[in-house]
Amino acid sequence: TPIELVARQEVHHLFERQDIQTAINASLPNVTIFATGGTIASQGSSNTQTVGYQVGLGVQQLVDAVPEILNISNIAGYQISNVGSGSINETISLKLSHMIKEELAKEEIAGVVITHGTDTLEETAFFMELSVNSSKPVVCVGAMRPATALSADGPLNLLQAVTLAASPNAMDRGTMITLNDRIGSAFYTTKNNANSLDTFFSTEAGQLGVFINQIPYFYYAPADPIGLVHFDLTDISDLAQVDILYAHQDMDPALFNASAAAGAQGIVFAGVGAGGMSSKASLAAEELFNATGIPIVASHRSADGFVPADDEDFAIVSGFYNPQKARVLLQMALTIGYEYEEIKELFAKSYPMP
Ligand SMILES: NC(=O)C[C@H](N)C(=O)O
Repeated sequence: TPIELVARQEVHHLFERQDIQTAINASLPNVTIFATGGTIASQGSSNTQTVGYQVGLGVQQLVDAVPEILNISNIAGYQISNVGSGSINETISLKLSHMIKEELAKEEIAGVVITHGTDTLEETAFFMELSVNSSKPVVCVGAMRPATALSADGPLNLLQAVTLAASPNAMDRGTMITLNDRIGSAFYTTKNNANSLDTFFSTEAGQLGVFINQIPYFYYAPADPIGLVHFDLTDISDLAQVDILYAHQDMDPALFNASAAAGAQGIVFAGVGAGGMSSKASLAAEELFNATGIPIVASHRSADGFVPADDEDFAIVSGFYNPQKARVLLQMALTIGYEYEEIKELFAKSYPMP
């Protein structure tokens, strides 16, 4: 699938490295920004417009809005796409993962920042968490107000993201999400509110630290989340198709077969409560699993929670993974060739039995 670009795309250097400033300061660390679009790169027609704005600012303009960034780090940028994050697809995620791996392998690079729409930022962040595997920081950042708005949050968020990516304290913490002064682990952070500035929410385990006066303070020494695995996607150019089905009262059981018929190799359902469905939908899912072996993962539609193991059930339980993160994990596992039992173990790793 070709990468979708919006009409107002102004950057012609897609995948081409751009030096953002002319003078390089040898005493500063080097950070590379991978810009993908989102509200942080958007403009409205007035300074009070905070819905219905257009994506279009390039990576150079994002940095130009916060020249203070250049006191912290030398910056280079890649314009990977310039889209709302609902349009981020596997071509973009894979390209990002490959390019970030290459970038972090360079000795002179301290860390990288991904600017991204907040709607699906957690999916890209989790994708990087599973596939980059570097001790250097990968920091995902977005904004809830467009660049043209009064009190736009993008510039300070970007300054903090670059600060974090350049910070030695941020080493060995995997991929992080920073927004509105908070630093969260990509493993645990999720978008919590469609509109509010303070939208990123981490479970108790996932809040890593906070910015005070633009300095990142961490609560813990670096540690891997339980269940974290890494996939080597170096030679991968396509990912397995995994669909998410949303459970609700009177859920149509035909959705499971329809999904499989449309090519899904795995299905995650955002279950009611802790991974539930109506009995008719559950029966359809089980019949599909028995007929095809397509792994079906039970997650939850509530913003947070845990789906506990049930050995009697055909469905693989998601444990702490929300549906969108369970989907990324299942996509990678299927792409690498994991079988049903291995997939089950993979999900179970995140909730080791006491
Ligand atoms: N706040 C945002 O970035 C939302 C935007 N619709 C996006 O690209 O995800």
